[in-house]
Amino acid sequence: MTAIVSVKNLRKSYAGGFEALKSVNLEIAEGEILALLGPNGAGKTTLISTICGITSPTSGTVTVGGHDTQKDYRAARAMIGLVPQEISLEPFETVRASVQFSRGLFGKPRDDGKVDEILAQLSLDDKKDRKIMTLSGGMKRRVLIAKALAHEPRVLFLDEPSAGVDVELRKDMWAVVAGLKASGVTIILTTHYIEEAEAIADRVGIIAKGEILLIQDKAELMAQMGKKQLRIDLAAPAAEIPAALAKYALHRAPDGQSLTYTYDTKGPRTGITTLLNDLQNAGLQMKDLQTQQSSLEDIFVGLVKEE
Ligand SMILES: Nc1ncnc2c1ncn2[C@@H]1O[C@H](COP(=O)(O)OP(=O)(O)OP(=O)(O)O)[C@@H](O)[C@H]1O
Repeated sequence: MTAIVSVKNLRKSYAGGFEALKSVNLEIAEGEILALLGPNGAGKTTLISTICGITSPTSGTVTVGGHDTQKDYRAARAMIGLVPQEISLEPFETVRASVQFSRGLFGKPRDDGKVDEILAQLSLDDKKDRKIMTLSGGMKRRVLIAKALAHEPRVLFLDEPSAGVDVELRKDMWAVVAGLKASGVTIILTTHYIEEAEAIADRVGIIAKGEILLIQDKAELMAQMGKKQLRIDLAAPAAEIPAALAKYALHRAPDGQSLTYTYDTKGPRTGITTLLNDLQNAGLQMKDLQTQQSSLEDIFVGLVKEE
């Protein structure tokens, strides 16, 4: 993997001592869409602002395109586009002037053709002469993205791109993100919508209390979602799992009242029939059976609760 962003042992303690990031390590591959999923206060915004060099880390390093964000801030920052969570736009400005202004902030020469290209990419071509105050919420979000792309960054950070927007607008945003990826931009987005991560990410990272608990290919996570669990309630508690059942890798509830078997729904056979036979042969009596499907949501909730 060629990493365009590399985060090493990143820690951030705020004044007062609160540890918002606890030794985060992260490599982001060029061209991927990484979704950082986490509950409120997990540290997502802190992580993004620290990677972008807006918040200084307590320790650790971040490089973007090989440039250290502390030692070589300008070069690193020039490679980054940041779309903030809050909409902050100049209401009386036209869309085009606003995007041109953002480009100028990075010392890029004026290039009307380039700005028009960016506006077209975000389907804002017919709005470029409109004053920002006349735009809908969805269009304003597109302007924010256009401004973040104005200096042609290679990495785009989107902080909660669809917080508080309706389902339709959210889907619209997903299409925009897919289009940006197709144009070669690496995208890191934070979200607390699991469905958003499912819909657009190549990789999913789960963050809670300042730590990355899991970071995995979405397809692999989906494969895990193909697993189901069979819970077997026993007539009498089992003190231990009989040796004859070891091959099923059962999970025994702490009170011994139930055993859980995890199986792959996509596999050629589930193994349930032989398990139930072996269970009987081992002298365990069943009282009830239940199955449940694990989802990304279960994985997420389970991990975050464990924390
Ligand atoms: N400037 C600050 N000073 C002190 N504590 C802060 C500061 N900024 C954030 N925090 C704390 O750090 C923790 C992480 O905040 P952060 O905004 O990074 O979380 P988040 O995952 O982005 O949450 P949300 O989804 O609500 O935006 C929170 O507990 C927050 O209260």
